[in-house]
Amino acid sequence: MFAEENGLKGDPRLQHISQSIRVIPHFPKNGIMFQDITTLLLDHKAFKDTVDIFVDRYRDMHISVVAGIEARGFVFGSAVALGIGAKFVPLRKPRKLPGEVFFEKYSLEYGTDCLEMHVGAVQPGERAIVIDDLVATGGTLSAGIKLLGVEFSVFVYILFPLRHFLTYNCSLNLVLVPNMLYAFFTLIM
Ligand SMILES: O=P(O)(O)OC[C@H]1O[C@H](OP(=O)(O)OP(=O)(O)O)[C@H](O)[C@@H]1O
Ligand SMILES: Nc1ncnc2[nH]cnc12
Repeated sequence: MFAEENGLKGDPRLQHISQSIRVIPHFPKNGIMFQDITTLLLDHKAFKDTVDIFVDRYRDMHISVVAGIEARGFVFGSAVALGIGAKFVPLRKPRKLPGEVFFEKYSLEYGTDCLEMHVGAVQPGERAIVIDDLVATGGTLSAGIKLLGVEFSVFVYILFPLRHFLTYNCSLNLVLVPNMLYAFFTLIM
C-alpha cells in the first residue's frame, strides 16, 4: 500500500521528503544509483514528517514491536517506536549482538549478508512492524520478515520510509514470504 493511495494523496510532505533524498550514481560500485538518506536527515522537516506519517498510521494498531534493520532502519525505527509506544528491536549484521541469536542469510544488490535478532526480544503473538529505509532486491526485508514472522508467528506490517524506484516491481515479488500475514506501506512511489 502506498501512502498516496491511503489518504495522503496530494500531501506536500511526500514531495518534500522525496526531494530531500540525494541520488549518487555509481556508489558503492558501478551501475548502482545510491539513494542517500543522509540528506533527508539533515532536513529537520523532512525527517520529522517521515516519522510523523508512520507514527500517525501505526499509533492505534496495537503494535508492540518495532524491528529496525541495521543501520538505516535504526534511525527511523527507533523514532517510530518512541512515537507509537512500542519496544525497539534491532535486527543486526552478524557478530554484533552479544546474546543468543536467531539468524537469516540473504543476498544484496552488492553482495551477501546476514541479519540476527536476539532470542527473547519478541514473544509469540506480538504484533510487529519492520522498518528500513528502502528496498532494492528485497533480500534484506525478506530476511527481516522471516526473523520475526516465521520464528514467532507474529503479524508483520512492513513499511519503508523510502524505496528504490528502479527495481521496485522486482522487489515486491522477492519479498513475498508464503504463509505469512503482512502488509506493505511505503511513502514514495
Ligand atoms: O533490498 P536489498 O537489496 O536487500 O537492499 C536494501 C538494504 O540495503 C541497504 O542497507 P545496507 O545493507 O547497504 O547496509 P547499511 O544500512 O548498513 O548501509 C538498505 O538500507 C537496506 O537495508
Ligand atoms: N541503490 C541503493 N541505494 C541505497 N542503498 C541501497 N542498498 C541497496 N541498494 C541501494
